[in-house]
Amino acid sequence: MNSVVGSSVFALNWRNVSYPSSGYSKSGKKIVNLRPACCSTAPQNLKPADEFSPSKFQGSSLNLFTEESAETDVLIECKDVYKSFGEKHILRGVNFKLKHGEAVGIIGPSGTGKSTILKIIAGLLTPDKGEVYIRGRRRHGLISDDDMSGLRIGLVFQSAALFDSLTVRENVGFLLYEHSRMPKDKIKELVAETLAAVGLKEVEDRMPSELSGGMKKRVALARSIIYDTTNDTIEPEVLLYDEPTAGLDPIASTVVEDLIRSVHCKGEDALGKPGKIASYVVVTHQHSTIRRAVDRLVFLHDGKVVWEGMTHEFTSSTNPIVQQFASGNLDGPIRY
Ligand SMILES: Nc1ncnc2c1ncn2[C@@H]1O[C@H](COP(=O)(O)OP(=O)(O)OP(=O)(O)O)[C@@H](O)[C@H]1O
Repeated sequence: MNSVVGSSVFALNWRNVSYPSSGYSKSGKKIVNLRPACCSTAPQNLKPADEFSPSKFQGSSLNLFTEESAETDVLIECKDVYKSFGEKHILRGVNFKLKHGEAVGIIGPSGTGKSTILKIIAGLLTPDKGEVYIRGRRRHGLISDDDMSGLRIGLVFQSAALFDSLTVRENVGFLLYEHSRMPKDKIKELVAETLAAVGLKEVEDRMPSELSGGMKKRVALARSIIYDTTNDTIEPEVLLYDEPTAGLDPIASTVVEDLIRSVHCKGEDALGKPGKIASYVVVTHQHSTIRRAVDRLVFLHDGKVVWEGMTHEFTSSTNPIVQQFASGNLDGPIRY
């Protein structure tokens, strides 16, 4: 996956993407976040799965997100989305929905546009054609402060994208220092608490260069889940993870996969508190991440969604594209 984001672009967009300036509509009306009773607390300390099997959280997902689910459960919808870069036609009519409470993986061959669709959802890229709806409201152009619909969307970059010249504390608390009225000592406390929630202690004064790759990813996760606790309108809602386990060893991957689960509303963080992320999308290549961190999969190939299913259906799918991808076979419809 390409990580096209530099620090300055990241800072600008991350502010807008992760921390909408309000939870209010243009007219100033307060938008009440949907809180269906699906966010039950799930058991922690998942054991590594040996095969693609439904996660312990999945039962509730299956029951809740059937076709009969109310349309009000839909947080994000991509409708016939097209995107080209010059002569390269990457997305050619992508359709899918993300519902409240869902943990969805976007998978597919390299270069098929997984990162691109994530950036379009986050508002960092505009589609050439087609629409993206956020809670039923069409997103026009790039995301901006007055284009918010009460849904906070955070993007966790593949590279972690920490500011090299800032300490871990300054990185994690960046937006609160810059854009909230919280007192500095309160932010310091909250940063320590949020780092502890992702299993990091006493690293606040370190520079990013002093951290391992896995620790950087955890710091990036902490930065995306921290929020102004004095303002109850900007709770985190949806997190988009771009290859969160790329480049990590298998054990470090497991740690990050479990963290992704733990900050979800169906999980518990390292401090035993329920997570705050209503739904999330993970773009990944890694089988361990597919089976451990998500419940449902969306398979992109040749610019379109060619298969959708629950994680446990992945290896038994009769779709030849999915079969080839799952087995890593050189023979099949996917050509390199
Ligand atoms: N800003 C851009 N300008 C030009 N081409 C781009 C840009 N962003 C992405 N691309 C191209 O679009 C294609 C899809 O890229 P994208 O990163 O979305 O794929 P991906 O499915 O995430 O790939 P991978 O699995 O290898 O990470 C690639 O060929 C890439 O080079």
